[in-house]
Amino acid sequence: MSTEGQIIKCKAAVAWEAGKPLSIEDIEVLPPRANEVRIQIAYTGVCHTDAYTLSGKDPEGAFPIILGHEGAGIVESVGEGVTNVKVGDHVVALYTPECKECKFCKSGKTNLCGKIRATQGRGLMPDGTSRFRCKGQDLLHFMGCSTFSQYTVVADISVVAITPEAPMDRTCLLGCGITTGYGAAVVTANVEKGSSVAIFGAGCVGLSVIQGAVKNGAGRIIVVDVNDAKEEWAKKFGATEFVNPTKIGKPIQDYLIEITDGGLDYTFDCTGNVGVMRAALEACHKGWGQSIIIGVAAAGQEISTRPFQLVTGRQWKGCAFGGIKGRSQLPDLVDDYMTGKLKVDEFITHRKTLPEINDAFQVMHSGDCIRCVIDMINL
Ligand SMILES: NC(=O)C1=CN([C@@H]2O[C@H](COP(=O)(O)OP(=O)(O)OC[C@H]3O[C@@H](n4cnc5c(N)ncnc54)[C@H](OP(=O)(O)O)[C@@H]3O)[C@@H](O)[C@H]2O)C=CC1
Ligand SMILES: N[C@@H](CCC(=O)N[C@@H](CSC=O)C(=O)NCC(=O)O)C(=O)O
Ligand SMILES: [Zn+2]
Ligand SMILES: [Zn+2]
Repeated sequence: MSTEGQIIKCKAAVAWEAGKPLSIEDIEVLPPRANEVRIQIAYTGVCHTDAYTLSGKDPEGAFPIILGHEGAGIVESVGEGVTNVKVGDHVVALYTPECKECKFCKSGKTNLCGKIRATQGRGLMPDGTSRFRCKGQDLLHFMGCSTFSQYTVVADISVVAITPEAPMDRTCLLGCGITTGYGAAVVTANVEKGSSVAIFGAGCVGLSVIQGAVKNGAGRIIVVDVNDAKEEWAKKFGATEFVNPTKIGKPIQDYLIEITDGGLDYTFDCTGNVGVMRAALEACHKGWGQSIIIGVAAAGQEISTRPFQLVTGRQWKGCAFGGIKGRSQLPDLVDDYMTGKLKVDEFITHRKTLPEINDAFQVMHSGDCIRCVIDMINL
């Protein structure tokens, strides 16, 4: 029986306030309005950015909210004017939308899209309202996705259809972590063949940077992580060297400059630690080294270095979603996964069901979790 046009009652993990566990609630999901899409979420990953916002450290974090932004599912219904997806399509939600008509989308210089960023940042749909209700109150949306609900509503520019052949319990991870790291190496830095790369932090994002660096033919790929257990992970993805910065007896940037005859061509911060960001910039080669910030730092944190570092030719950059344009480029990444050119399965270390979602947040901090995938349908 079709649920089109009706309010759907389903389960969702609700964050009622910062720093508290998520609560599994019965919620109501309103039908999609014009240029909106309602999706039955099948699987979602849990990203460190979900934990960051839940912790209360996100300046844009507001509550109560339905978190989650790494999800795949099936289109249940569409609002008036939606042409890019249809009922039954298998889709991935996009926290970086792509309208293809704003000045950002048309610039050819960025994957950021300006069309709905203001309302998205306030946890609302583009018309300034919410599609979620629970216990008589509205719940906020998160990053334009809210994938910790069995049903969600997103803007049509925040969703992309992918091949139905692809398993959604894997492709959900292309909604954030894997695409972010891979894109940072392949699109944002566009690492050149033979170049030297250092990656700080070997979680899902850092391992994905390795994967992008390998794809582009980098020479040395040095991974820096405080957790020795990450050496095996880094090597499995193609790192050529591993360094634990707590075991070298000197600042990591000095060590890296020594072992690379003056510094790296490219460095990537995948930790969100502003001290690490500084080290990553200062580990770059004079004259041309580029450092790409991917990690998300807490409210109030600032980066610093001697301006001389930039005067002498190092460049500090950053990217969201790796610089990847979701609607234009994500289907190709899914195809690369399907043809064995992009690793995805290898990132999944844990699986949980929606009622177990707080355990997923626990394991994420355990040091042995790369990604935990949540089954949103089979409870
Ligand atoms: N810009 C964007 O679009 C996106 C940004 N992010 C952000 O990227 C960051 C990484 O995400 P993710 O890979 O999931 O995170 P993880 O926590 O899985 O990975 C981070 C790794 O860095 C290690 N680490 C911590 N401190 C240091 C240090 N001082 N030096 C070297 N390594 C260190 C951690 O070790 P240990 O295990 O011991 O903690 C861990 O292995 C997060 O800040 C996340 O919010 C994520 C997705 C998209
Ligand atoms: N809301 C935070 C910033 C959080 C942030 O940087 N988010 C990234 C994606 S992280 C994904 O896991 C992002 O897309 N940034 C670009 C954007 O437009 O939000 C804050 O206010 O500091
Ligand atoms: Zn994320
Ligand atoms: Zn746009």
